[in-house]
Amino acid sequence: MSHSLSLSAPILHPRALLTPAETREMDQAASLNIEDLMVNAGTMAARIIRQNYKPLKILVACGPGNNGGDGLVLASILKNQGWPVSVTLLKSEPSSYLTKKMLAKWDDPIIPFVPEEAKRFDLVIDALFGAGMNRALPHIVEKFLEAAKRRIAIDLPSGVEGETGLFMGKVAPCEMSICFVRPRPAHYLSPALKICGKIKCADIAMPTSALKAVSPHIWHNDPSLWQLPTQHFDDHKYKRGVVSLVGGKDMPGAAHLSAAAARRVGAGMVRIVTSPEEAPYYRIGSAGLIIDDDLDTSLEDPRREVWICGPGLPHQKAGNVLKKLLDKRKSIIADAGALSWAAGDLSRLKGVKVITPHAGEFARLFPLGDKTRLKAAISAAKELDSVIVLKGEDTIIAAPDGRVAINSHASTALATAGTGDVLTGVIGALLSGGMHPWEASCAAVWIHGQAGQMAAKEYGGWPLAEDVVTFLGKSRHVAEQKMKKQ
Ligand SMILES: NC(=O)C1=CN([C@@H]2O[C@H](COP(=O)(O)OP(=O)(O)OC[C@H]3O[C@@H](n4cnc5c(N)ncnc54)[C@H](OP(=O)(O)O)[C@@H]3O)[C@@H](O)[C@H]2O)[C@H](O)CC1
Ligand SMILES: [K+]
Repeated sequence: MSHSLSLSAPILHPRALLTPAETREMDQAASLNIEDLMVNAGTMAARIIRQNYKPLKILVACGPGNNGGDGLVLASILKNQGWPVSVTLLKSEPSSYLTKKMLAKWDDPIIPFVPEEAKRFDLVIDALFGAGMNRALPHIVEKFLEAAKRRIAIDLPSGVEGETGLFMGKVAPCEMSICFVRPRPAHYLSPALKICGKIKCADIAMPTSALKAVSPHIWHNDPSLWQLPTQHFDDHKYKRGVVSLVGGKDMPGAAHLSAAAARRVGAGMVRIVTSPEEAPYYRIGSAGLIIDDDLDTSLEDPRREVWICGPGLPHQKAGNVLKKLLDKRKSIIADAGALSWAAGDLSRLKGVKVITPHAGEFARLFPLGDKTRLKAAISAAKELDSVIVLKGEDTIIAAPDGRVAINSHASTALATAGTGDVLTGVIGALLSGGMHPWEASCAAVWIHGQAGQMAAKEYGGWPLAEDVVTFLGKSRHVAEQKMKKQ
């Protein structure tokens, strides 16, 4: 088992995401350089705007804190370069001393902070609130930003809570969010991910000592987070990994999809266990798939460590199977029927390695209460002591040790029945290849997303779950190429 990422990584991983609290810790550690950092932030934001836009009439809306200071620096730079730039202030007297200092350098008239003014400009830069936003968005800010024709955010669109991606008021969509050092979880979490626009993250020369002061626990899912097993000259089917599934009577398609996915993504052997009555029907499947007709005998084989339990199984049957698998201490991925069986009694899942609920299944297992999806997934992983793959447009992969990856590498084309079974099969294959459950789950979600994108391209945006399966090998290859480039 390999861990390529640890909570105590000595430097900030390129895919780490920083919460507002972690940003504050980092800023405190860099307090001697904070003015330079603000100048760098404003300079980099101005550079990104120049790279992406032709001169246009810009209004920079500055808040009372350092987010506003970044805005004032970028306004001065663009103005010095001949761009038609104006500044408006939410509060005439900023609360941050640095922002006051940057304001003192701005000698053009200040535009009144009213929606009518926002309307007059081609583009409004939202430098109102960033990491320091701590309560609901004032009504006047909502009205002002809503009135703008186009918007760019510095750090985050004002009103977006940086850790959870929730809205603290009516938030207007931006076409770009320019952030510094590392993005925030909110940039990739629903609902914020839909309104952040293009995410541009700038290096602001944060001192190494400050980078070392934070220990992030959230990452943007990407091949730099995990290490896929490579092919070796002495590989054989058992070394590559064996995946076993239990297939039921009414929905054999689900087990077939999981099995096909596990085979296509590289498992050495995949076997579906069913009953003597059903086995003949299952055998009319792919030639390379092995069908067994007795669970108890199959469980005795020590080479069959990884088991998928749930796809296509009614909940009572899934429960009976799960009990046996847990008894034999198998490495289990529980999905679908197995999750329904445990609804209301989480102890039934104790001992599984990975669960893959969608939002509805998750809510039946772990009542959300006032927790956000992110926090709920983190605490669920700790409570169950298993990896939680909370599926959605922003799939969250949480480990019991507190590590979390957020996946945005997916496609709306995956929103069809059967793609969940495909994902479960991919996790099974990677787990059987020797990966750590969290890394296997992160890699599987990414490879599944990549295959979804490739299948969508091939089939005009409307692929079937079966089409996603056919792209899994190529998609794994894309991940391997990306891993090599790191
Ligand atoms: N490391 C980095 O990435 C750097 C980022 N920089 C920029 O700094 C901001 C964070 O600056 P900070 O001053 O901590 O916070 P904000 O500018 O977001 O806002 C704080 C002020 O806003 C008031 N506030 C907060 N919420 C509201 C609200 N809903 N309504 C009204 N006022 C609000 C808050 O007031 P208090 O009453 O709570 O004190 C503050 O006055 C980061 O986002 C980056 O843009 C640095 O420039 C460089 C390093
Ligand atoms: K902002």
